[in-house]
Amino acid sequence: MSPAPAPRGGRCRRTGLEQHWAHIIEAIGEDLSRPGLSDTPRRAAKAFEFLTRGYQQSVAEVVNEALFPSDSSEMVLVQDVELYSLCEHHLLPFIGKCHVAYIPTGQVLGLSKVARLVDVFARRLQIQESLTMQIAETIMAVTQADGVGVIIEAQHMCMMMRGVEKQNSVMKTSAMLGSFRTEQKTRDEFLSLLQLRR
Ligand SMILES: Nc1nc2c(ncn2[C@@H]2O[C@H](COP(=O)(O)OP(=O)(O)OP(=O)(O)O)[C@@H](O)[C@H]2O)c(=O)[nH]1
Ligand SMILES: [Zn+2]
Repeated sequence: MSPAPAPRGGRCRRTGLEQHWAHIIEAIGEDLSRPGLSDTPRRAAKAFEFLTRGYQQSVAEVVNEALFPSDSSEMVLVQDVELYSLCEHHLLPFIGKCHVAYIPTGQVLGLSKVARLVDVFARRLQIQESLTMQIAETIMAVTQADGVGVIIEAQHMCMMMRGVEKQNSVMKTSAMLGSFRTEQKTRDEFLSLLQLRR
């Protein structure tokens, strides 16, 4: 379901990243010894480690058993979860919002864990379609829900800062599982709840 974790961890990973950033800075023709840049490989390595920290996380550790018994079988929607990811083609950010809904079957997931699970997968190299599906499949597996719907709306820096240079296009992707796929009324409820805020 999720991409394999990075093979290297800890100090080895950080040192490798630092060396590579130093090479990249030199390769673009910059002077690594000038004061403004001398500490940049270390900072960039630290930043990149943060931006890809999803590879170091597991779903079980993030959920931390925060599943609570509930009689409700009504839709739970967590809307407008901020999303920061990196496109796997250009290593440039894509930024937007993720909306996650599910129908519980006896247990609900701790609210913050929904947002944390979004980050587990967003903080990796991704394309938006796979990210959307990975989040949906994980929420389904963790909650044993009757159905899950995930929508991501995002803008891709690789389309804005370079390439085709379109500033206003938004990519919208959805993943509908279980009753969200089979029941029109469930999908309609999800979409109408989302539209309340528009
Ligand atoms: N489907 C999808 N495509 C993406 C995503 N992020 C980036 N891309 C696209 O990946 C494609 C890579 O195309 P290539 O022709 O190999 O690369 P490129 O020469 O840099 O392409 P341009 O961006 O058109 O300049 C581009 O069309 C990007 O817009 C994503 O999340 N989903
Ligand atoms: Zn890209």
